[in-house]
Amino acid sequence: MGMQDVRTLTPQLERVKARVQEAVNREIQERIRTRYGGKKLKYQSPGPWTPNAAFVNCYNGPMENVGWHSDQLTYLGPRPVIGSLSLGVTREFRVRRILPQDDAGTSAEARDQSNNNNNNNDNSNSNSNADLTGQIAIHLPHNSLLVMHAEMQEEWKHSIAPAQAIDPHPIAGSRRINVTYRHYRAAFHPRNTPRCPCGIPAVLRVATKKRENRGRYFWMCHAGNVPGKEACDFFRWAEFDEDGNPPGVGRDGPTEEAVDREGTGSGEEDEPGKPDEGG
Ligand SMILES: O=C(O)CCC(=O)C(=O)O
Ligand SMILES: [Fe+2]
Repeated sequence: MGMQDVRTLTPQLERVKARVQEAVNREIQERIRTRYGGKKLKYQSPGPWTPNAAFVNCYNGPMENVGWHSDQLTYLGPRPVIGSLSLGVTREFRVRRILPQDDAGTSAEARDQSNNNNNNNDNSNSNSNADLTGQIAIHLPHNSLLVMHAEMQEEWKHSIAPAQAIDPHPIAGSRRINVTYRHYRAAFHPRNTPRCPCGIPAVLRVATKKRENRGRYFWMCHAGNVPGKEACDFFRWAEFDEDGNPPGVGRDGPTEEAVDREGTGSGEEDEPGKPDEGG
């Protein structure tokens, strides 16, 4: 998957966007009420979710798949919500919790403890749905909407597994099309985010490995993910306010138009080799 082909939303995708937006906002409110104890997560964007970009993937046949990953936070900011529409052939979406290294081999209870800052009770519930490897499989039929809530990209990984066999769809044949609606935050446009000495915008990540740093955000050199570029050792902890904005971004901060005018550009990373999280 790359970002070579960036276009404006078609009129049809605009119409669909309005419906996805309505449904996702309803789900966010429901989740805040029933899972987050009545209040949004720390760093989650306040107010209605308003997608301004969509990624489209086509899985042309049962073998095409996407490996385990989390979607990059770099342009979305912390705690992003993503609305994911499925069309055509039903495929299996798998999710699993990111297991912190220093918790490996400890009890599920200890892991739950480490995720308590969310106030949610997902941990034990979802574990009961998981198989022995901790994976949860969700079937995504034609015309279904999957909501990846605010904790998803930072505490879980997801994948689309290759399929042994599929039921052909009357229109799509053996294909599945996935449209993920996302909100690119103006404050996270590359012109507003740290640049490392090697000259390209840094990527935003969250620490998951060391217990003492878990949940902290940091910027690091992106060159390691760019073919032919050598990574430098740029690293900087990131601080955000309650709503997930970097310091200095308020009402006078970058506008939404700033994001809409320019290509967004992103990439996914597949189990990236992550250097030590900066002590
Ligand atoms: O096809 C899907 O449902 C998920 C695709 C995905 O994970 C992505 O585009 O980042
Ligand atoms: Fe993804």
